[in-house]
Amino acid sequence: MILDSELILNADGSIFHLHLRPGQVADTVILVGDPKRVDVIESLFSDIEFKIANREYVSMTGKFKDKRITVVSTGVGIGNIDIVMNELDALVNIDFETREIKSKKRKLEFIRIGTSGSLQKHIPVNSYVISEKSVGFDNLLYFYEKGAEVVNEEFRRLLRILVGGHSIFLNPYVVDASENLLAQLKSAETFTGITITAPGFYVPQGRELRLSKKLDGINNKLSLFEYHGYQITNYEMESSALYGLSKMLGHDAIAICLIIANRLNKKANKNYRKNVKELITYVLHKITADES
Ligand SMILES: O=P(O)(O)O[C@H]1O[C@H](CO)[C@@H](O)[C@H]1O
Ligand SMILES: O=c1cc[nH]c(=O)[nH]1
Repeated sequence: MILDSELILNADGSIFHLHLRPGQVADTVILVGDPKRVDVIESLFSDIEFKIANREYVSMTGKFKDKRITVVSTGVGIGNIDIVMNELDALVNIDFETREIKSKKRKLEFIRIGTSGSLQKHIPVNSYVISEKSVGFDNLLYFYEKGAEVVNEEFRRLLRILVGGHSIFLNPYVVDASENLLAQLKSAETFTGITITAPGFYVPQGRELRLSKKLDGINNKLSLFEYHGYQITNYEMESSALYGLSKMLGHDAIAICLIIANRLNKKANKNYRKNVKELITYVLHKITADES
């Protein structure tokens, strides 16, 4: 039995941060960073069942074509992904009455729609990039007993050599996207590659305002790295944790991002909201291609 202090439920029976109750989560879950992106998706949905907001977490379930989909905003960073993934999994795989783990598990599909910075000159601003693999420059996965089991060990060792010797990069981890979701989203309109999930937006991604980075030329080094034909394509701040937690919990996950800055060409799109809506529409059509 999972105690009150570990699985905290609110007075109305909803889970601590998300304020959702069992039964409200669809098999397909879209995760977005910006809570306002939930409103954009709402405008494209029919049959909205509910919309609930607490802190940066805005959640909604509705339908696109005939497919029931839940949307949750995660805010920024891997700490939020740890909360959102554990709570969404608990909502479907723990009995809130008995506080026992269910014997029959539900498998969810997670699709993150985000924004990102490109690390390749040939991937310009406004491109769509799917993270075929995601590299965590945070340490989250190593807190979990099963963390090492879902990491691509050969790739991890190579990356450690690339960034190694620098205590700030403790131990990068590498996790693959769901092959099934990759096949659904990939097209001539998308790039695929390796995404670096950074534990910050500024110096951890090589951006210097008043504080300088410890490592010179890290972005160039990353952009030149290759592993079995894969290149490091982009930076964002959530996908490694999403992939790692999904694998450990038995769910499928993928991240697709709009490039809003090219770090090598020094270009940025500040008015990217229209392009994010187009990416959302792209994803919704791809994941409902079989629906009537
Ligand atoms: O557009 P979202 O989904 O928030 O994603 C990216 O944008 C935020 C930083 O501006 C980080 O969360 C990063 O991962
Ligand atoms: O450069 C960027 C752009 C969006 N999000 C990031 O994390 N980095």
